[in-house]
Amino acid sequence: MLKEAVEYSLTEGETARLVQITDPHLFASHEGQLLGVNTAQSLSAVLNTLNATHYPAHLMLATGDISQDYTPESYRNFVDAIGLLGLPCHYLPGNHDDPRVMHLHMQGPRVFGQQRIFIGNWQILMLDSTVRGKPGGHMGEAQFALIDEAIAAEPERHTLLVMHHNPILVECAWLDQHCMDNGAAFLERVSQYPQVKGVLWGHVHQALDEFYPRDNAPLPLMATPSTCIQFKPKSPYFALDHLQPGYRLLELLHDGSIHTHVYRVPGNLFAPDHNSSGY
Ligand SMILES: Nc1ncnc2c1ncn2[C@@H]1O[C@@H]2COP(=O)(O)O[C@H]2[C@H]1O
Ligand SMILES: [Fe+2]
Repeated sequence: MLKEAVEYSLTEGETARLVQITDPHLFASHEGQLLGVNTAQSLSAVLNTLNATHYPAHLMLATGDISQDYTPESYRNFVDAIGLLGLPCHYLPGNHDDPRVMHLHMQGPRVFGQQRIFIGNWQILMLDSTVRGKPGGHMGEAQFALIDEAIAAEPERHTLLVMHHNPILVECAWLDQHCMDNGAAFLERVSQYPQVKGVLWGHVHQALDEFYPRDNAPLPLMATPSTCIQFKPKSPYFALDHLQPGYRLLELLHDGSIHTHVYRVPGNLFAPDHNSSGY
C-alpha cells in the first residue's frame, strides 16, 4: 500500500528547485574525522556555501550515509546543522546508516523519512537501496512495487527516482564492488516508464552526469559529491581526490526536463589524508 505523499504546491508552470546533500558521515562528536577531514566542519562549509548563494530552493534531499558511527547524536547533529537553511529535508538511508536509529533521531518539524514527495507536476520517490550489514546495495522487489504503484497512481506526473547506491558502475573497481548489484536490471526496468525523468544517488563521493540510452528521451543519471571526502574517479584501488566537498542543485521543469549542476566549497580548506587505504 502506498503511503501518503508530502506535497508542495507550486504556481502554475513553476520549476521545482531542489538541493541534494549526500554522505556527510557525521559522528556524535563535532571533532569526528573521516580520513583527516572533520565531517561536521565540511558539512557546515557546504551549507554555508549554499546559504551564501541565496538560492531559493523548495526542499532538500539527503541521500544517505548521514552517520559514520550510527549514534543518535550524529543524526541530531545533522538536523541541527541543516537548520541553517530553513528548508524541509527528505532523507533516505545509506549503507552506513542504522535505519532504526536514523528514523528515531532525524526529527524536526520539516524532516521527513516518507517515500513520496509531490512537487508541482513531479513525483519524487525516495527509495531504499541498502542491504543490512553490507556496504553494497540492491533494489528489492518491495522497492520495485513501490515504483510501479506510485507511477500507476500518478501517471501524469514526471518522476525522479532517488536512492543511495549507484545503479551504474563508476569504473573504480574497489568501489564498484559496493554498487547496486542489480543496477542494470533496475535501469532496464524503470526506463520503460516514460514518466521516469531522472535517477539520482550518492555513495560514490564524486560527481557524475550521464544518460541511460532510451529511444526518444535519454534518461539523466546523476551522482553527487559527498559533503566530506571525495573518491578519485576511475581509480582501480582506493584513492582520495583533492576536490572539495560539494552539493547538487536540481531544477525540475514543468516539461519534465532537469537542469542540474554540482557546486563545491571554494578554496582548499579540506585536505584528507591521501595515504589512507580505506575506512
Ligand atoms: N579500501 C577499501 N576497499 C574497499 N572498500 C572500502 C575501502 N575503504 C572503504 N570501503 C567501503 O567502501 C564504501 C564506499 O563508500 P561508503 O562511504 O559507503 O563506505 C565505504 C566503505 O564501506
Ligand atoms: Fe555509502
